Amino acid sequence: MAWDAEPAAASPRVCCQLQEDEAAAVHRTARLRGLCLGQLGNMRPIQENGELRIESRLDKIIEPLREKIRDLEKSFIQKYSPVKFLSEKDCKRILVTGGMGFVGSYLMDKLMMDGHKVTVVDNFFMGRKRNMEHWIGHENFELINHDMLEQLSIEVDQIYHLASPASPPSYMYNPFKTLKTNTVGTLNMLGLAK
Ligand SMILES: O=c1ccn([C@@H]2O[C@H](COP(=O)(O)OP(=O)(O)O[C@H]3OC[C@@H](O)[C@H](O)[C@H]3O)[C@@H](O)[C@H]2O)c(=O)[nH]1
Repeated sequence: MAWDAEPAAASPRVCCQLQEDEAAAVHRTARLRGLCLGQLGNMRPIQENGELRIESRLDKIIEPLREKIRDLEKSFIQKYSPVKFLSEKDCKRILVTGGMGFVGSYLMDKLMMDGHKVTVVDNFFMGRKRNMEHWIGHENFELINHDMLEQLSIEVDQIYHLASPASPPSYMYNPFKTLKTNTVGTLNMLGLAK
């Protein structure tokens, strides 16, 4: 047959065969559907019971966890010491270097409770996390891990420069670094204060 020849009309025998095949397919599909529906019908009560049992068991496990999360959220909200509200004019942005240390952490607490916005800069050399962790997440508080020997670019109204390895063991740990922190670090802070 030429490639562009019209397809021959289907003979009555072929048509009949096609109709039989179609009828058989429809019948098979209907049987399958019936079977599936029947099985689903049989399974539903078992499945529903199963789901109910699982759900009630999950609830028993999840409920205490939900309770714990609620408690944690409450303690998280309540954990800050009360801070004064200051008007925009009175509220200062204050930088405390070495604010994780002994002196700096007391100063930071006072400034925070007075209602100022406090940025602590510390290289975590000697400072203790527990000195400031009670302010983490507070909207007026910011902690920056920074070495005083590097330039710092920040806009503040006041600076308290307390970053220095002050206690004798840390002072002597690396004397050159100590000298540089006390000189170059202080110069950097003076540059920021200009
Ligand atoms: O280069 C540095 C060196 C130090 N620091 C930080 O500066 C802070 C210094 O705090 P320290 O507690 O060591 O020193 P402080 O001056 O606050 O208190 C110190 O002097 C008074 C004594 O009574 C205290 O016992 C002693 O710790 C630390 O948080 C340290 O990590 C820097 O950020 N950069």
